[in-house]
Amino acid sequence: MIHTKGLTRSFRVSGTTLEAVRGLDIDVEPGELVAFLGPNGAGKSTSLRMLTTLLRPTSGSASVAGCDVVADPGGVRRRIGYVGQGHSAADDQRVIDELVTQGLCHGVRRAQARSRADELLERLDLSGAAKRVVAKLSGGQRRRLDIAMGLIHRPALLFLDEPSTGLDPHSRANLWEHIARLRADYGTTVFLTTHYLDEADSVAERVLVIDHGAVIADGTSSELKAKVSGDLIGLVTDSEEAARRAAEAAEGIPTAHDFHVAGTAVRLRVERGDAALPELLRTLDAAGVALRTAEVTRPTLDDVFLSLTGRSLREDEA
Ligand SMILES: Nc1ncnc2c1ncn2[C@@H]1O[C@H](COP(=O)(O)OP(=O)(O)OP(=O)(O)O)[C@@H](O)[C@H]1O
Repeated sequence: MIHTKGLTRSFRVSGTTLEAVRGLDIDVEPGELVAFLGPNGAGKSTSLRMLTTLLRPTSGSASVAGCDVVADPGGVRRRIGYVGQGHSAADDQRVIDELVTQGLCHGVRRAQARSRADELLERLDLSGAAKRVVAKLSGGQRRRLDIAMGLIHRPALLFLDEPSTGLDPHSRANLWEHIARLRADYGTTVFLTTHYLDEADSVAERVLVIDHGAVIADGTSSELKAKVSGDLIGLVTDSEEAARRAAEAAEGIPTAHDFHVAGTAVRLRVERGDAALPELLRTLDAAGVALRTAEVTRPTLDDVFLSLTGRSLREDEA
């Protein structure tokens, strides 16, 4: 559905060349839900704008929904839906009119545009808002209307650029439920960008991590997390002396590594936290080290990003 080879885009900024996207090689198969995850400025929007024919690549090639983005941009546009970061509906128009007009712009006949609009409004829980003026919708309703506008011509592939940014947690969860239902109903391939770690983790079947214009990891969330070297065990003791002794004693645990002592706390990594913790507790007990708390944490996508780049994605999270 999406195949790129060496896709690159540079910009001239104050006399120098900025490589916003550097040699992107990606393959997305029909029906996949793929999240493009990366910090601000990583190159997500620039990539999306090339894939949706809004921006011409500097070099490389991209085939989207079977059409080349440079040789046949019209073909790409007919086959995809694109929901950008801004809103697509005009404030002073009625919801149903905006949807039907969008359908007409895509060459859908009026009667069909009307029936598809009714169906999408129902699927997106907007039927009650059909005759309301767009400006009167809530943030979540407005975002769902954007998605309806992106689907009115029944594209095989839907691009969503930061679809949930600016929504409260309840509206975000609700939006994802709707997107999941639309996929189940229409089999649409979805390619989205996000910088919300939890969202990429829970929603996407596959995550492409992008940094400085290049994909640095590609896989399911579990696959990516499995590459981080193990679970984190955090111990809190009564004193700095006890923390040092705890770290020394823990060195005897097979697979334990990356020891870090800070004040009364100790952190270490092990291959499997659930298996190592009982043995660690017995070892510390035998060494006479009293613990206040012990906690096992599974790796997160942020740990994945941290292990790949040495930086935390959370620093950039909105
Ligand atoms: N039209 C442009 N002219 C000059 N530089 C640009 C232009 N568009 C993007 N850039 C630069 O290219 C880099 C990548 O930007 P891009 O918007 O693709 O990142 P992003 O990952 O989508 O970030 P965000 O999450 O903030 O939207 C940034 O350094 C940005 O400043």
